[in-house]
Order: sequence, then C-alpha cells, then structure tokens
Amino acid sequence: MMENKGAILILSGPSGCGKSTLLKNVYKEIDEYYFSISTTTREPRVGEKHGVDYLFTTREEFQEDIKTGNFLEWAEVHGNYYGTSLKPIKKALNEGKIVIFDIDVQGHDIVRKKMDKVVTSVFITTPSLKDLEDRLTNRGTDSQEVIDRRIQNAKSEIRFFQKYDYFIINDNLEKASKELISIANIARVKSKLFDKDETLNNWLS
Ligand SMILES: Nc1ncnc2c1ncn2[C@@H]1O[C@H](COP(=O)(O)OP(=O)(O)OP(=O)(O)O)[C@@H](O)[C@H]1O
Ligand SMILES: Nc1nc2c(ncn2[C@@H]2O[C@H](COP(=O)(O)O)[C@@H](O)[C@H]2O)c(=O)[nH]1
Repeated sequence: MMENKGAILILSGPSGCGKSTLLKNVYKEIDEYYFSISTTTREPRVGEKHGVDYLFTTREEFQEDIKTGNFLEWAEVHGNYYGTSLKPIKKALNEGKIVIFDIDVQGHDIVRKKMDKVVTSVFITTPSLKDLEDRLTNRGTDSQEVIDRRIQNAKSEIRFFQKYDYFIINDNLEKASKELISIANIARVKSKLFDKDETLNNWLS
C-alpha cells in the first residue's frame, strides 16, 4: 500500500503579489485539490473567516501546538506566527489530493527538506517593488506600518526565488492564472510517480 498518493503544490511570494487572488481564480480548474488552512496568531482582516481563510489562535496556543509537534512547519512572518498542521495534510495526501500551500519562504525550505519528492513549488511576484506597494495600499487591509514592514521583508524574500521550481510574474491575472494551472498539472503528474511501484507489482504478480 502506498503511503502517499497525492502531491504538494507550494505557492510563495511577497505579501500582496496576488497569491490568494490567483488561487481563487484557478481553483475550478484544479481537480481533487485540498487547500491547507494555516493557523496564525495574526488578527483577522475584515471579511476573513475562522476555518476558511485561517485558523486564528493566540500566541500561547500556537506555542503549545509547537511543543506538541502538531505542525509540519511553522515560522514567524511579518511579526506573527503561521503554521501548517500535519494531520490534515497527511490525510489529504493519502486521499490522493493535490495539497496547496500558501506559505512563506521559510516554510518552503522546511517542507522541501521534509517532503522533497512530493513537492512542486512556485514563487510569485509583481513586476516591481513599486507595483507591490501599490497593491498592498490598494488592498486597503493593512496599516501603513504593516505595509512598510511587508515591503521591507519583500526585499529579502525575493532573493529566495531561485530555490523554487517555477517563477510567475503576476502582471496580468489571466496570463498568470494560466501559468499556475500548468504548474498544478505538473504537480498532478508528479503524484503519479508514486504509482510506479504499484504498476510494477501489478505487472510482475
Ligand atoms: N495581476 C494583478 N493585477 C493587479 N492587481 C492584482 C493582481 N493580482 C492581485 N491583485 C490585487 O493585489 C492585491 C493583493 O493580492 P492578494 O491579497 O491576493 O495577495 P497575497 O499575495 O495573497 O497577499 P498576502 O501574502 O498578504 O496574503 C489585491 O487587492 C488583489 O486584488
Ligand atoms: N511558513 C508559513 N507561512 C505562512 C503560512 N500561512 C501563511 N503564510 C505566509 O504568511 C504571509 C503573510 O500572510 P497574510 O495572510 O498575513 O498576508 C504570506 O506570505 C503567507 O504566504 C504558514 O502556515 N506557514
């Protein structure tokens, strides 16, 4: 019996580059996916729902989850904690799903190390830092202080893009969506690699 039948698709990129927007645009084109809902200590934004966008929690509870070993990965990003719970990921992988992560560059490093064989990753960005700043400002969800911090962090995050399998410049939503769908299809093909042993067994038995 195969342990993993699914595959992982990681999206990273500076805050405001358009990861959530792109994902919402392409979900209907991806079969059998599971979006990994992260746990965070960040305050919910207007319109965000617990259990849909994030699992919102306190710093104390988050630290308890770290101690218990509940996270596949976790990181401090822009001054808040974010983490991926291991249990639902295992379940979705065993069900053969494409598990989609929207996580930062630190999280990508950890998941790569732990689950390299099943990971396909894509770094998403805007054409320029100015575009990023405009998007964060126009989104209207964060204070100027939070935006400034995210812009500062974007300058370091951009250096990580070479660690990723693919790179998308989200200048045009339609074009970027098509590129993301192609990458999701590649992740799907990767999941088929785990059928190799089973196929061989079927042939030889
Ligand atoms: N191709 C695009 N052209 C113009 N605006 C865009 C494009 N893609 C996304 N946006 C806008 O940019 C803003 C930021 O997008 P979004 O919230 O999806 O970013 P994000 O990468 O998920 O951010 P975070 O990491 O903070 O969650 C939104 O207001 C969105 O409507
Ligand atoms: N390492 C992880 N990073 C995560 C996770 N969930 C989200 N993120 C990243 O945090 C920033 C900020 O998100 P925001 O919703 O506050 O704008 C963003 O880059 C996400 O990719 C996680 O579980 N682990």
